[in-house]
Amino acid sequence: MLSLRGLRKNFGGLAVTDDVTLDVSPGEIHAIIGPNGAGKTTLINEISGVLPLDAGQILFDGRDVTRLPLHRRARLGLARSFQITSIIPDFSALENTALAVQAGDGSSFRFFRPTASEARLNTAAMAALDSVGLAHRAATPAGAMSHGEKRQLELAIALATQPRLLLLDEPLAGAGPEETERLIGILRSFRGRYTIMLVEHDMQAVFALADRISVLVYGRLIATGGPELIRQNPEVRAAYLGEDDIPLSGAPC
Ligand SMILES: Nc1ncnc2c1ncn2[C@@H]1O[C@H](COP(=O)(O)OP(=O)(O)OP(=O)(O)O)[C@@H](O)[C@H]1O
Repeated sequence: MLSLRGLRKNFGGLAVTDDVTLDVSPGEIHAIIGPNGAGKTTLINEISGVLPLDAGQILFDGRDVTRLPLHRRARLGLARSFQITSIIPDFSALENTALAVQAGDGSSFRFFRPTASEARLNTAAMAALDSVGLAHRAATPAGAMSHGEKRQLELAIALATQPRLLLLDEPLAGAGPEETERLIGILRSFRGRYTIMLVEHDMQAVFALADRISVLVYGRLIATGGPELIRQNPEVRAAYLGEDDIPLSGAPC
């Protein structure tokens, strides 16, 4: 589904992406982990088209997208989750999601739309809200939602564009324990339906969710594999030494 070939990016003299080569298979949940400043967000930015590469190639479904701008990649189904800041607080959950459906259609925003087209947008938006367990909150203004619900809404907005690959940058950030559990359940329900690449600091969640994990350290990929393989990899453990982050045994959540 996604092939990264020798990606390189320097900021000043610093290599923040250092010859990263990686394949993401259709339907898998692939987590990128690594200590602070390892280059995880930079990598997501390169894949989504926010940041140009210094060298390397990105293939999406066999097609070279390396030089395509963000919106062209999004049109092909390579979607990056929107941040909470892009949610319009006075708009309902349904309206926020319908806007994303419309953007995914390639049609421009219009305040006055024919009723039939509005019904179609709303049906697609409701389906996305339903996928993240928010159908019952469709009419609620986004600004009145809890932090966890906003995170769910972010996912619905990303799904509304009918992505084939979802790039999620810290989808659990700021969520409390109960919210985290709910979000993990939602992401787990996506398994097999969507291909997901996610950056996440919550190691318990990563080890519970991911089919495969890639570990970045100083911009270099030091390991890729299933949770058990990563848990036991001495280089990975050394990279996390003192941080106590890698769960020692099977993840409980
Ligand atoms: N626009 C930029 N200009 C210069 N340096 C940058 C820029 N963006 C990121 N960096 C540097 O690149 C390195 C990688 O940053 P990045 O945010 O990708 O790491 P990260 O693994 O996502 O970190 P964290 O886990 O703390 O979110 C860091 O040293 C950071 O300071």
